[in-house]
Amino acid sequence: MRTIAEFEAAARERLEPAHYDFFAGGAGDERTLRANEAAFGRRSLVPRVLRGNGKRDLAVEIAGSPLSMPVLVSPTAFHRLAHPDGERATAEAVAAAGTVMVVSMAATTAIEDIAAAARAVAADPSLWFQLYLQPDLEFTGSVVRRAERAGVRALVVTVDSPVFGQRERDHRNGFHDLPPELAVENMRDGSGSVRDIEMSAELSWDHLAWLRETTSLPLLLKGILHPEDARLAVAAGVDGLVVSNHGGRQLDTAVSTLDALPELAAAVGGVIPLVLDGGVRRGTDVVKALALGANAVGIGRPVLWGLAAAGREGVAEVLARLREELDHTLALCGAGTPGELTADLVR
Ligand SMILES: Cc1cc2nc3c(=O)[nH]c(=O)nc-3n(C[C@H](O)[C@H](O)[C@H](O)COP(=O)(O)O)c2cc1C
Ligand SMILES: O=C(O)C(=O)c1ccccc1
Repeated sequence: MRTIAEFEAAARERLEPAHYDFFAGGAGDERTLRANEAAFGRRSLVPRVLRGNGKRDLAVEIAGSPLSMPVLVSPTAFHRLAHPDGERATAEAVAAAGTVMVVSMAATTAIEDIAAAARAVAADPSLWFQLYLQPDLEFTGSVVRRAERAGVRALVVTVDSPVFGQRERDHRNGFHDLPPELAVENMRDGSGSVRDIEMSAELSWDHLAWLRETTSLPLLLKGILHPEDARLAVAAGVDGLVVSNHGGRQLDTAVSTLDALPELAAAVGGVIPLVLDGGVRRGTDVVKALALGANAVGIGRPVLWGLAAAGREGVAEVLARLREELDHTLALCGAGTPGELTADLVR
């Protein structure tokens, strides 16, 4: 299997249909889900020639973490629904590839076990932890302490989910919860019982100020689409943004991330890094996002397809193919590093 589309087809054959739909689906009419990929399709590259870039270097640094390429793994829930090895397999593949895995708060493996798996394959792996701020701030604080102790390098606070998106495939399939043998292991409280992840529309910048006080880890906000929110995030002392519409799973008809990107890049003016996710499936997509102002991209579903199709090896293969495609695209565009990609290369 070479392309992400081929991995998706293989995953679809292996997965329970309701689980495939949970991974693949989006909110409402899935307009935003489609718009993310379509936005890359609407843009063309205008390559430069004779630039003398024989050796390319894909490495970047984001919020203090080194990445071997400007592609990280966005947080996705329930990896053990995709493959019995779950998040451990993902962590091994991502650590071996030298990039960042953002562990979902809804992971089906404890953060300590994910960290141990990553450390078994790389000396100094970078794991970030994604957080839904819980209305019970004391409990939120205990989850943050636990992630810190496990050695995570940054926190990614998802802010696009004041309520859970309406995913009609899940309603139709009656898929609402994990099977009883799986649990969201990072939501265990002191007594060992597992709490539900609560979405809260009460959250405000005050809660973020509380979090900023309670941890010295770099903080990124995930789910920013409005340039004014990007400015407020900078003012709040945030260390990076993930330009995201949650892969089209929250607000349907929300703007595609690539369309939102140029205004966000202008709003932050390079003061903090931008990671874009949503619809990245090819090396050419990565190049377009970087040229239009992202410092890196995130991939969500492609990792789940690799995992479901072939476990750790499948995730490794998805990352290797994207790396190869990205390197090849840089060469064809006349660029030697991600930093050389500028907006004039995109129409
Ligand atoms: C099955 C699935 C589960 C997800 N779970 C989470 C999550 O737990 N936390 C979160 O912040 N985002 C979650 N996301 C959103 C991803 O982090 C990311 O924004 C999105 O998948 C990117 O789009 P892509 O799948 O087109 O690459 C999830 C996405 C999918 C597809
Ligand atoms: O499915 C999702 O997109 C997601 O973010 C999530 C969050 C909590 C539990 C399960 C899924």
